[in-house]
Amino acid sequence: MTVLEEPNKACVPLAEICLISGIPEEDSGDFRELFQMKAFDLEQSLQEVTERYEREKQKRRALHNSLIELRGNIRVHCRIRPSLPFDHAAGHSVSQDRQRNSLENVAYAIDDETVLVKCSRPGHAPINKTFQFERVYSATESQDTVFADVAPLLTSLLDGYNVCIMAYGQTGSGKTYTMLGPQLEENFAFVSEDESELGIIPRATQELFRLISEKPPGSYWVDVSVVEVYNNEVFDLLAKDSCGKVFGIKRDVVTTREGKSDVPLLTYETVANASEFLHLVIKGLQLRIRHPTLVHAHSSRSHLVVTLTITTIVSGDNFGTSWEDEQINQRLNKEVSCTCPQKTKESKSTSSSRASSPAQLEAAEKLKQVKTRLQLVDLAGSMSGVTGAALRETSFINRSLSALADVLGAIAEQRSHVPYRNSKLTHLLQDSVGGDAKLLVMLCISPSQKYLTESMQSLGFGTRARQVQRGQVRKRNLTALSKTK
Ligand SMILES: Nc1ncnc2c1ncn2[C@@H]1O[C@H](COP(=O)(O)OP(=O)(O)OP(=O)(O)O)[C@@H](O)[C@H]1O
Repeated sequence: MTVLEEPNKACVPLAEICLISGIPEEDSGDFRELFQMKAFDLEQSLQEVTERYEREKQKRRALHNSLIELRGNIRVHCRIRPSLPFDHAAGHSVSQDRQRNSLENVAYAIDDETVLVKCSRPGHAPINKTFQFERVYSATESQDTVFADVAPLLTSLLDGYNVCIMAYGQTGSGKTYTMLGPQLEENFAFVSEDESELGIIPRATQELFRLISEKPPGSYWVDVSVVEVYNNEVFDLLAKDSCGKVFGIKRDVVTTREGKSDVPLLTYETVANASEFLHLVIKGLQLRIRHPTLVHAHSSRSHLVVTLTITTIVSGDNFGTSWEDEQINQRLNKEVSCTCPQKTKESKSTSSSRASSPAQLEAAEKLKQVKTRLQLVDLAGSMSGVTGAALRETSFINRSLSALADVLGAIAEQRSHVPYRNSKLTHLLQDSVGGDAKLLVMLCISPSQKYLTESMQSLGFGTRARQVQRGQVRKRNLTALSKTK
């Protein structure tokens, strides 16, 4: 249907156009036909241009992604959450006028790559600032849409890349919602009835196990660890007491001889499917520190790091031809025996019991294990204006977040020393942030004027993160398995 045919459109009636243009009434039928044809042509060419634009945009995105991979850039997506009832809660000593202003929305997604922020200060002319990211989500965009952009990273994981997805933003900006889903009151169950509300962590695990189910059986297994960093201490949220009850045990972060970060004695649990994983994570999350803040009632006051380690069995024939690959193999095999002794023992005994002939024995010896890692991080929210008991907690959070910014700054400037060890958070995430992982930062932003300073800080962090070039992201060699797909 063309614009002219639409009955309720507020447009100038055709009779009036004829009158204005001096077209005799008897010719108005021809004129209508001509006009409709023209409108139809215009609509068609508009559609063609739109389609061409979309195709070009896809191409540009694909090229941009390749460039990101070549330069080892950090991908940054930005999500602006909707206004929520707690945004309207009265501030302490704020006047009604200021309160009304503070509720105004000032952060918008003007397209799917640009955030516009209206900055206004009393006595100053308002300024509009724009920020570009790989992807920008408006307040109406769903968990489905957010995950659709993240899903390709999971394919990369099984192709041999390490992947890290990290939510960054001020308190109450939607990090936990984006990573886990809406928090239900009791027991920190985030699995709501409505699956469409699930966040990146449960979805990523479902997708990972779906991808694994398409591979040859027994060629992959998944181990999980859940860690929180609270007041600059690392706690193992899957550690169990002698009765098998989980409780957070303090752990250390160390640097291995190969220069990687490691958490000795960290608990790893092997999971066979997404529901086993969720069960474990929910148990661990019940221990996570949450307190009410000035912004909302269920604020996470610790950084959460959920790690899925995917071990792949690869035939040695086609694996690791270079010296570097060989070093990685040796290290990975050593790591597997440290972190998953049970599984390693199992796989060794199975292969030796099956390998009854020299040929079989040789084949079994050629099997190697390659590990890739998916790290899912829900950072604690930065905050200002805190006093009293929460001050210590908040200053630890703020310090660890500035340590993260310092690390990115040092990598960006290619300084010889990167201060990973200035905070447990950066030490723990060293291999994902500075190493060879595909890293996606999900910036979370509150839309209202009330949080303008914090939103600008987060947007600034995201902008700096995008500029970091870490060198080409390295892939573990999984040639043999890819061939058997
Ligand atoms: N996109 C969204 N749509 C609907 N509700 C949302 C959205 N983002 C956040 N919320 C809601 O806003 C509240 C605060 O969100 P959330 O707990 O995710 O914030 P946070 O950034 O993790 O905060 P903190 O750092 O304090 O833990 C929650 O009730 C959450 O359900």
